[in-house]
Amino acid sequence: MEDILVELQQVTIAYGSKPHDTTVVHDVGISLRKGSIHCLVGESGSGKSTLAYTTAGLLGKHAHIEAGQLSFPGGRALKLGSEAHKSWTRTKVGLVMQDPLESLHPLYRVGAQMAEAYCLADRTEKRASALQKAGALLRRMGIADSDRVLRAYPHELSGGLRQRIVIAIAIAKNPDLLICDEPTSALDVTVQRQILVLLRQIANSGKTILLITHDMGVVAQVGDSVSVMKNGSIVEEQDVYALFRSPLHAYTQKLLKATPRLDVPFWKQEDHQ
Ligand SMILES: Nc1ncnc2c1ncn2[C@@H]1O[C@H](COP(=O)(O)OP(=O)(O)OP(=O)(O)O)[C@@H](O)[C@H]1O
Repeated sequence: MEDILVELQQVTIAYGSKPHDTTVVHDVGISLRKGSIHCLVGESGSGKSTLAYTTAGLLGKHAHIEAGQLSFPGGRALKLGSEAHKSWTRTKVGLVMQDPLESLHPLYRVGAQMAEAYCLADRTEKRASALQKAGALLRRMGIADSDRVLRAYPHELSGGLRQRIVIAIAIAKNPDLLICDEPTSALDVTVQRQILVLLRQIANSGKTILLITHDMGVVAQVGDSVSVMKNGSIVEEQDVYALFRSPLHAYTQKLLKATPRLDVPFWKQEDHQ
């Protein structure tokens, strides 16, 4: 229990209003370990984003939380959707979405947006020192020409660099939990790898990552543990190695069958699994 950051328990979420509402997340529980990457996989519409955004304290206005709590080691628990939960997310949770252009303001330089993140996290922070911290963070992330990047507008940067900036902004407030919703789906394969390496470094530095993806290849590359979601329920939760070695649920087996392999020609892959 000591290495658990937080547990999501009995989460049930619906869209619409009663009696015509539709439950899209049913009694879901997930344990998130400190310093690890927990992947949430499943087909489109299975409820991954709804669960992730609820955890991040951002729920669409047509959604309502029917039940659920966040439980911390030592017995503290926060009811999902409560003010205490929202206040926890403001300081302890960072969010990275699929399209970095949606997260970045097009009219402000990267430096200003990063500095703002530091100043929001610490109201006593001065802008000049926030900018210095932003530059130092970019260099730690392997971005050597940090001065140029800080002066740039988002549209002047590549997609991969923009996503790294979004991740930098998310971790500027030093959150315990980073929730990443398909952070590599909009990027080409070589850039995807850079982002996954960065996420691994962030987890190794002690942060917990909840990574939403529909790509079992991403799970294999960076995941430590994984929950498989289908029709709003978790059908299987395992360590990544165990899941790939012996998937228990028929749906997980199907997901793995759909993952391309290099050792078998694709037209024969069904026969070889
Ligand atoms: N604002 C909304 N109003 C009504 N239903 C919604 C709304 N947003 C999502 N849904 C429904 O909730 C279900 C879960 O959607 P959600 O986006 O959480 O799934 P997902 O697994 O993240 O899918 P994807 O991978 O395509 O993003 C789907 O049936 C979807 O149609």
